[in-house]
Amino acid sequence: MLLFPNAKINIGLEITKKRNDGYHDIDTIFYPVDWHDILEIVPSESNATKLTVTGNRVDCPPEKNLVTKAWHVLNSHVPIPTVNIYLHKIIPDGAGLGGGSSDAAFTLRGLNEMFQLGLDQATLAAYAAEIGADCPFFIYNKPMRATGIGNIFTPLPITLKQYTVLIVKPDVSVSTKQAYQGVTPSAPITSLPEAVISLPPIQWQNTIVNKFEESVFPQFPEIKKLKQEIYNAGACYCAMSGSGASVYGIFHKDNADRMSALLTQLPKNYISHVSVLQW
Ligand SMILES: C[C@@](CO)(OP(=O)(O)O)[C@H](O)COP(=O)(O)OP(=O)(O)OC[C@H]1O[C@@H](n2ccc(N)nc2=O)[C@H](O)[C@@H]1O
Ligand SMILES: Nc1ncnc2c1ncn2[C@@H]1O[C@H](COP(=O)(O)OP(=O)(O)O)[C@@H](O)[C@H]1O
Repeated sequence: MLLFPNAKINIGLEITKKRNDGYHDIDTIFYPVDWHDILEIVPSESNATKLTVTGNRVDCPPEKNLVTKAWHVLNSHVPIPTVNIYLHKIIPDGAGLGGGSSDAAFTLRGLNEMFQLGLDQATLAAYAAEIGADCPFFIYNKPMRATGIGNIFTPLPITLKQYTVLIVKPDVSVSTKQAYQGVTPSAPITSLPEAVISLPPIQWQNTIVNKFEESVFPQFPEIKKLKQEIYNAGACYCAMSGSGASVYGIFHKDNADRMSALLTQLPKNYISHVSVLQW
């Protein structure tokens, strides 16, 4: 079985409260984008599940990979046969794009289908929550407002199909845990879903904020500079995704030439992707 786990971007990210369990309550909009890893799951004759990773380097061994964790989490609820899994990493990690979480969620989805377990989305999302806060989103994988620790969802009727979204990952990685530690939670100034639904992206700049930028930009000035460069190239709206380090720009399609010019000027060790959106 071949699967293509996709990345997400966060449109706005408020951090409203530090909880007693060490996690934070957030308010954000998850938006799926078409930057994909490649995941293959095949039946195994062996008595152990094995993961082989190729492509971009992942800074943890296969047994700690979230894909392996997904197999174990599912197997702890519903015993399943062992499998061989091949993961080709394309989505950069430490990027705020949720690549690892998506790989894990697609593993749950793939195993559910492969072994005809008949688990519904709510059950898969509950298992995904045992893997990581971002993980349940990728079970649903459509534009959603997320609250709680990022696991309480309301579908959002928005589309960016008429725009082009550029995502750039500079040559730095941000630890999600450390990024949360650097933030002082505060009440949101505006209602995020209302603003996103009622205003066009050109009017989001001073209204829809990613709270992590406050703490991450002073530590990584190159991310702040990149955001300014994307605005200078004509983006309607630009922000860091999640806890960083990637930055995305939403461009009118008629500004595609300026966006392409920016791509040729970026440092060679920056990774970029131009998305064709499904939503
Ligand atoms: C910041 C966000 C925004 O979408 O995404 P990324 O930038 O990582 O993609 C998410 O909240 C990241 O979710 P995820 O990366 O799955 O987090 P986890 O692995 O569960 O947690 C990593 C660490 O982040 C902190 N954490 C995570 C989520 C949350 N709501 N509050 C937290 O304080 C905790 O310290 C935790 O130990
Ligand atoms: N399949 C995977 N892909 C990427 N990273 C993984 C994976 N499994 C475990 N990880 C670990 O999770 C960390 C965060 O990965 P990821 O979710 O892709 O980034 P982010 O939290 O920035 O969205 C990585 O630094 C890596 O150590």
